Amino acid sequence: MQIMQLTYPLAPDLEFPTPVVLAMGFFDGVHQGHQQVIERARHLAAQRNLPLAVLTYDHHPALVYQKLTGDAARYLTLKTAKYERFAALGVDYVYEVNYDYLFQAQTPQEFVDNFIIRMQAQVVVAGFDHTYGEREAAMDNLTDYAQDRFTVVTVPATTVDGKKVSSTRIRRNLSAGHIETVNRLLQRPFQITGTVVHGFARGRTLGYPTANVQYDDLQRMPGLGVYLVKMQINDHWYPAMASIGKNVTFGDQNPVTLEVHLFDFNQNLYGKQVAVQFLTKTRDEVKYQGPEALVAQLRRDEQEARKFFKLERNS
Ligand SMILES: Cc1cc2nc3c(=O)[nH]c(=O)nc-3n(C[C@H](O)[C@H](O)[C@H](O)COP(=O)(O)O)c2cc1C
Ligand SMILES: Nc1ncnc2c1ncn2[C@@H]1O[C@H](COP(=O)(O)OP(=O)(O)O)[C@@H](O)[C@H]1O
Repeated sequence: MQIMQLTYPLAPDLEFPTPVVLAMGFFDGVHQGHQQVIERARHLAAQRNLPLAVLTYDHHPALVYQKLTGDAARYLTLKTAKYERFAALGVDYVYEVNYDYLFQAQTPQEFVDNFIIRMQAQVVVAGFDHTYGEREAAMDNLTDYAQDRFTVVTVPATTVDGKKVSSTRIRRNLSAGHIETVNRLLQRPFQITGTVVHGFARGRTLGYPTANVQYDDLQRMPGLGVYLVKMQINDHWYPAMASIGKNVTFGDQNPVTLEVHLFDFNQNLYGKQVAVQFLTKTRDEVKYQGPEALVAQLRRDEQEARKFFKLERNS
């Protein structure tokens, strides 16, 4: 898969490599609905013997209109993860446009002429609620702007439990710790990546060493609480229990950290690049009277986790 980074206005002599079928969207999360759009585009590309391109943006479009802080600025899938999903769905080209003030100020017709036509799109595929250009034109009008130069295919809403699948719905469920719902809407486990860094070296004294996973500040995370997860180290996935929390038993001012205790495992992980998949939330974070009460709870957490993963106790 080839990635082309583009800024508006495109250089007059910039040439796109080939006619394509073009799927358009921001695709945060690459959820079931997004997958339907890209798969539809892939089938059309195969029928016409054309490569499949995705036109997407380098950051959230809303960033141009307003100050985004906290979770509003964060993503379900960071760029690398998003592009990995695209590649897995058979995308040949990613046309990543820098979404800036001037780009969004184009009229819908200008956007079509400056981008879709320049990209030699033969067919343009997008979800039913996709918009483009400064007047936020709808898919219904795209055929008018196309002026017979390409075909428009609009993919209807994908629904789960009678409700539209959307990035907003997934974000809401993620914050609420409804991981099973998130994973159903994504059609895969919610996953983040990071680096194992040092904490306060307290975990080992409790009998529960925890890998502190430092993740990107722009990564959206599940709400605070205790989770059953799998952690990937060197291509192997290990069952584990994790806490996203402020270690409230040990003070009121701690930052939020992701800490992962792996079962039947004893290796130095500092500096390791890891991935963490979230499977279910088991409880909220609790402030205990002291380390003994926390350890007693961690033992119960471990029992529950071992049952979930069908792991024998080996010590
Ligand atoms: C499964 C799990 C559940 C946890 N639950 C709590 C909790 O309810 N309350 C709390 O204060 N800390 C909780 N912790 C975090 C521990 O306080 C933390 O792992 C310990 O302080 C070690 O910190 P360190 O890695 O900085 O050494 C939990 C950790 C894990 C792995
Ligand atoms: N079963 C395990 N689960 C998680 N980390 C482990 C495990 N066994 C050993 N480790 C190592 O121990 C470290 C965590 O120990 P801990 O005392 O919690 O220190 P820190 O506060 O630096 O995280 C991990 O980063 C990893 O290198």
